[in-house]
Amino acid sequence: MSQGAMTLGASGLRWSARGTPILHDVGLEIASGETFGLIGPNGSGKSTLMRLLAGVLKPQGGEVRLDGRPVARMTRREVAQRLALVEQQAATAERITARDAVELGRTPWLSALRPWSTEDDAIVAGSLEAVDMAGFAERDWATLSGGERQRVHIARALAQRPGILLLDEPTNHLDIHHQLSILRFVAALPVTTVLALHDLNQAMSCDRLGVLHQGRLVALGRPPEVLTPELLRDVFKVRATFLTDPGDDARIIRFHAAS
Ligand SMILES: Nc1ncnc2c1ncn2[C@@H]1O[C@H](COP(=O)(O)OP(=O)(O)OP(=O)(O)O)[C@@H](O)[C@H]1O
Repeated sequence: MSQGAMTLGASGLRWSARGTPILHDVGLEIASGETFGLIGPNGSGKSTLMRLLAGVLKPQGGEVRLDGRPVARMTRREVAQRLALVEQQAATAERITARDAVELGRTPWLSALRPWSTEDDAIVAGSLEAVDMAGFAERDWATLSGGERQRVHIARALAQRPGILLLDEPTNHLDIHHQLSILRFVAALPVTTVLALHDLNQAMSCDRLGVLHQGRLVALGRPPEVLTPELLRDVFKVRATFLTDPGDDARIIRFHAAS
């Protein structure tokens, strides 16, 4: 079982930690099937927003909606059947294999009336394949490298067959080949995807971008409209020049330290 792509909405989201405001009145409407990039400097609130969108954190103001339904009125199981989150430094119990870790992604779909089946085996195998980890299925989690663990976490989220996939810095730890193949694979999935990214050239290939700065959403739109020299200067504190790849006319940003 799985969900088709779903919409993800948020309005008036507020979050503070020990009296310090971290997110101020964040609102977003992400369309079904969209690949949405969340960018912003260190500490701007990206991971906090991802955790609020996933229902891991409860907002102190505002609400999150999946296909128009408030997450606050859904059970954990209902949310997990619709949305999967891969966190930046996701922890996993040590004494399990890579396959065991991916099998956990099937949990929201299992019940006494719907026990583990060959369909689940096929979904787990396909998810390991998608992240190029099929050859590591029997390996102990503890023996995997940082990039291999990241790919297994992504496979676990894929095995969940969500309508919405939230990936917090999914290319962290990955070599360049796996960065590009995972981004391309995720963009082609028939699901709604939100990616928190640091690489602004990778962010250029998203359908739309949202920019967080000091806990506020300061820009929202298509990548060329958002990633302007002015925004890169004011928010990211860099000077940017724009180049064109002669191979395919794609726009590339080169960054220089602001003087
Ligand atoms: N539980 C907490 N207690 C205190 N401060 C917190 C807590 N959680 C987050 N913060 C602070 O909130 C701000 C936003 O953190 P967050 O992890 O959301 O940023 P980010 O944009 O994901 O950063 P990075 O790019 O460095 O991963 C940071 O200044 C962080 O130190």
